[in-house]
Amino acid sequence: MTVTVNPAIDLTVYTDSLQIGEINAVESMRKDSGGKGINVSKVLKNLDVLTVATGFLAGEAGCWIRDELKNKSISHDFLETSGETRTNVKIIASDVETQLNGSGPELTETDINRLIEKLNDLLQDGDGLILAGSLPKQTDPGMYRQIIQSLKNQVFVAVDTSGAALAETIEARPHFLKPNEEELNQLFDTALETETEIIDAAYKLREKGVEIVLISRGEKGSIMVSAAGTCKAIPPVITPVSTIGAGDSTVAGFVSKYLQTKDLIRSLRFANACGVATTLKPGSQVCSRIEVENMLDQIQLDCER
Ligand SMILES: Nc1ncnc2c1ncn2[C@@H]1O[C@H](COP(=O)(O)OP(=O)(O)OP(=O)(O)O)[C@@H](O)[C@H]1O
Ligand SMILES: O=P(O)(O)OC[C@@]1(O)O[C@H](CO)[C@@H](O)[C@@H]1O
Repeated sequence: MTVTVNPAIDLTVYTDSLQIGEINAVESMRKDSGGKGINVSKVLKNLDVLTVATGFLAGEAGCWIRDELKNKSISHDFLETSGETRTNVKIIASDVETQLNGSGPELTETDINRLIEKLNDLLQDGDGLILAGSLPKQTDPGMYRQIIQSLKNQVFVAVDTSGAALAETIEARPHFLKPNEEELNQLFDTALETETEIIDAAYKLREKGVEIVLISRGEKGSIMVSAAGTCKAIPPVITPVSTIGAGDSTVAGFVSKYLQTKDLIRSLRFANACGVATTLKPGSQVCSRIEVENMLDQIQLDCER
């Protein structure tokens, strides 16, 4: 199951150049249902992995997302909440991405309890749960921690979030975390510059009880620290069309492959193939199974125990 507590309509605008304070011509524009968990669900659907997307939707934007998920045949079971689901504007000007992300409608303690009840109704022993994305402003940063600690069944928990929510989540010892470099820097309140510093930080998270730490690093690929030691995945040099959803594709790829095979290194390769394949798609569109399969051989691995 994927959980997106703060989904978004992603409005991606392509322009030749972006001059702040001027009128800029739009080349093309696209509108997608977004939010990290929803993107993960889209990838899982493309990979033929059964999943249900849940979380909260509100207002007209929420209805639009629900319709879009229905049209794309993505199984979903969202809770309705008050306010309006956010719209996030992504501007791609001469290959440089600028994002304007909304904060989303506030969630109350009652909302959190409704979600916990739904998760406990739907999740079975051995299932995977992916909690992905930021929490709306003014929502308890301990929400993911609270959800994980309230799970009744034996579920593999993966989390991709940032800021205070990430810091609090670690206390609940999720099985899998995928911070990017910026999120890791924020978490450790420092600029981790060398690979050694990044790897040391990942080991600190392992010491706190996170089984698998996968740090995504954009064009530099990713580093995984787990029971298999330290493993680097290096992607091919490509020209991305849009990197939106690359991290979500990485999460979807890792969790689906790991739950099928329990093979950490194979899952890392597959995760990176998903991430790279998504960077070659416009807007918030995500990789297809065939695109991922074609990418697998191009991911180099460098592992040491
Ligand atoms: N420019 C790129 N070239 C090659 N591979 C890339 C590039 N950008 C992303 N990737 C692949 O996608 C993975 C995830 O990307 P990234 O680290 O940018 O995730 P993220 O910051 O979580 O993204 P988002 O939040 O937009 O989903 C990388 O580990 C890498 O495998
Ligand atoms: O504010 P968050 O939840 O961190 O990020 C939201 C978001 O940028 O993430 C997805 C790409 O990963 C987009 O679909 C969405 O707009």
